Amino acid sequence: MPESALPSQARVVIIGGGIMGCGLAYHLAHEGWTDVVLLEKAELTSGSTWHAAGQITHSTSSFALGKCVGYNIDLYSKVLEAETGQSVTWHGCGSLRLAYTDDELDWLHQTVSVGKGLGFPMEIVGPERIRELHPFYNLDGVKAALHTPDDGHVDPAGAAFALAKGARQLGVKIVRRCRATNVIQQPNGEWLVETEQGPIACEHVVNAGGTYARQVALWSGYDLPATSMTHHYLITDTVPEFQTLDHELPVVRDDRLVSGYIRMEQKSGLIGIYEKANPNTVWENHCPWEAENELFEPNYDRIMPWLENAIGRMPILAELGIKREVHGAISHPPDGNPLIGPAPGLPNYWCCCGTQIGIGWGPGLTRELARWMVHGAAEINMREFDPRRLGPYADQNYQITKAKEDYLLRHEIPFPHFNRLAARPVKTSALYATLKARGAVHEEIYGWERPRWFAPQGTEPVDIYGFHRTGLHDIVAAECRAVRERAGITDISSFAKIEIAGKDAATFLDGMVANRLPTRDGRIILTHLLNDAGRVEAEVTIVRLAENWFYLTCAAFFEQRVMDWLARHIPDGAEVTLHNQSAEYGAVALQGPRARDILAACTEADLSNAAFPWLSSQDIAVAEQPVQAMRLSYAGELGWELHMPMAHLAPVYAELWAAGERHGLANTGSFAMNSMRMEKGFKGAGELTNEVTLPEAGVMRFVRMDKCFRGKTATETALAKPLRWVCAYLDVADDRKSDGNGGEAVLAGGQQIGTVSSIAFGHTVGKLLAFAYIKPDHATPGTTLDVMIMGQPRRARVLAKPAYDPENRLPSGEALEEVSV
Ligand SMILES: NCCCC(=O)O
Repeated sequence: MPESALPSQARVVIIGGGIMGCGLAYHLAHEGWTDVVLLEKAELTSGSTWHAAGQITHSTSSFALGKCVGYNIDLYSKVLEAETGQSVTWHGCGSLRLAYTDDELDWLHQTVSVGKGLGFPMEIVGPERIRELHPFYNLDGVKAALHTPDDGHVDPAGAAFALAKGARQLGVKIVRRCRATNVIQQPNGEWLVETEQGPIACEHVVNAGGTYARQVALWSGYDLPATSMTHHYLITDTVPEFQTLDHELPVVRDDRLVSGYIRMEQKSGLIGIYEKANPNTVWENHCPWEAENELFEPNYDRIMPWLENAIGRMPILAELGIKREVHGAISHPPDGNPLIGPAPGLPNYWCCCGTQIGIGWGPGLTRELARWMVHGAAEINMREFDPRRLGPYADQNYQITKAKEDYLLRHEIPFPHFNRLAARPVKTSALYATLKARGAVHEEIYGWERPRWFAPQGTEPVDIYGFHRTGLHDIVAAECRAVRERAGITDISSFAKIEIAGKDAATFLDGMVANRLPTRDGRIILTHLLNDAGRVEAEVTIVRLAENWFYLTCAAFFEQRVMDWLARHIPDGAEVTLHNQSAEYGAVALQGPRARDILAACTEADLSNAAFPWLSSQDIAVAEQPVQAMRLSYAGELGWELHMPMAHLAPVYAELWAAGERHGLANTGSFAMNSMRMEKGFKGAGELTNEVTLPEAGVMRFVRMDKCFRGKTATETALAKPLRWVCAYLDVADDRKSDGNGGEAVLAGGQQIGTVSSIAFGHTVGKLLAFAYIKPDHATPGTTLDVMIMGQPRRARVLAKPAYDPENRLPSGEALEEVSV
């Protein structure tokens, strides 16, 4: 068959021949799948890849993205050209990210804390050193810079061609000038990709359509959340001062004044700008199929203030003409992170798109996607990238508004817990207005508005940002104190809530979870769904309502993921129905030593330990409304989660609030909840990820190895071998200034031995507490280690037991089994 001929069948069809499609083809082939066809409607790279500026930097405070970036720099600078013979034109010029303010400097320190854990060469340098590295940059007002000497840039087309060539060499078929016209799921589960050259059937279809990805996804009924934004960079005429330079200057990222980057392009200057006002979307409804190597007229009005600043910073560019104007379309998802992983609700339909920094991020992301497709699990935590983090609430209006917001934030400081406010609210519980009126500051989780903290009287309910402790510290402390000493009520309506029923429901569900299902009605378990690699798909709580009737709850983020995972594994012919009740049901958590007194004032039910034990659930009436009361507490207190149809939530809350007033009931948010679960040693979404097995996570007490369950073989294998890492619980020295942010390096004797997965101040115990995945040799309780916080090593000690209530005895004296929910 000629190279250009389209086969009728392939294991994988990739739609789109940019850096993402080519990267995936290359990595699938390297992982052993070579029956792969890549379709490109025009020429490879002719969408967005060809006009990329092509830079890549180690400067990221995302640990997961950092892993990809580190891989990419090695690939571009050392591997790809040697392997394929195709030049990628690597320029290893390094980068400088400038800081003008204390907050910007803090950001750089945080980046170093993460980068150290990834082994990245990076240091913070002062103006003198910056001047040595870049004598042409006006440093007025610059405090320092992050110098990342191994950064660089590539020829974007060369990089994509090299990946394509590497893929071809291993047997992948690349068909150019062949436009996909439809993607249809067949009754047998296969996909049929219709093209200009005829149909091709495949087991897996991948949408690597770049700016076309949304319209490609719409063929299959998926409103893929991404919008094309246009971005400018300009190339000047030759710079006389560069003519005699014998080396290339580092790329400068000046977030404050330029909102972009300035570098050398051969002997010219290159200035890229992410304007901080009036960002421009394009092709909102339709990206023209005939568009090919398309650029737009530059709009100098839009970028002028930052362009003027750029010239002010690099006066040697001031008198030069512009020889090339690049104003092209780039795909932005609502939160700025790429869409890498399964499409929601569409088995074997994968997203490999939404990548605004395709050259910098792409190959590493596509390697992970290839691993996910071939082996059932990626090697890195894909939470930030999983397309199922965004649900159907992310309609086109939302997408556009959020993409603009993301564009505007591209060169803003990524403060910890930064709250993106555009296009909200989209999903609210019945308590939203009431809690807002009582000072709630909400955050968005899977579209839901969830209270994160409550502003006390006299405090403005507006987020307070900083890498160091802010006024929030004392506010959250007061919420924790309320729960530990009296009672707190928290709106947890964002939880995913799924009913599983049918005559085969128990058999099915028991085979899907690592713990044993409850054998009695009204009992609750905490358990984990595992993939075949034995890695964690999700942590869930399951209530047995009746013999073949279950109620599953989990963190909002997992809603679609769990629905898809369960749906996909229901055996043919089995009688199992899944009903996603997440939107129909609301819930509050009432917890603290007074929780029983408060709830008792609102119900006739017997709430005594004997009648209503820990990890049990009952249908009770509260405020005359039917409520499913589950005796659980993520704070490790006496407490109940009360689940009910959303319409009942407001009256139930009102009655609990009225009854709670004399007990000192407080509204509490997710920040307090996180602090309390950390001091109780309960693991959460940061610990239980697709990166780890249950033995590594240290949650084997929730596993029954004497039963069959999905992922058991891999769990046995994990148990039989030395563990790669284990989840350690750390007491980190408190400097009373900064509490970390996650992703920080953990060191032993100066050597990196792990990474922080969660870190928070435990207000009851007065300790800074962390979970970290570290090498097992260092995890013995009592071992001292260092955690890098704000660029400085901080002494830490491995703890054996929870910092709060280590013997699991509530203040009331009741025994509490260890649990996390
Ligand atoms: N236009 C993407 C450039 C990204 C960067 O190098 O900062």
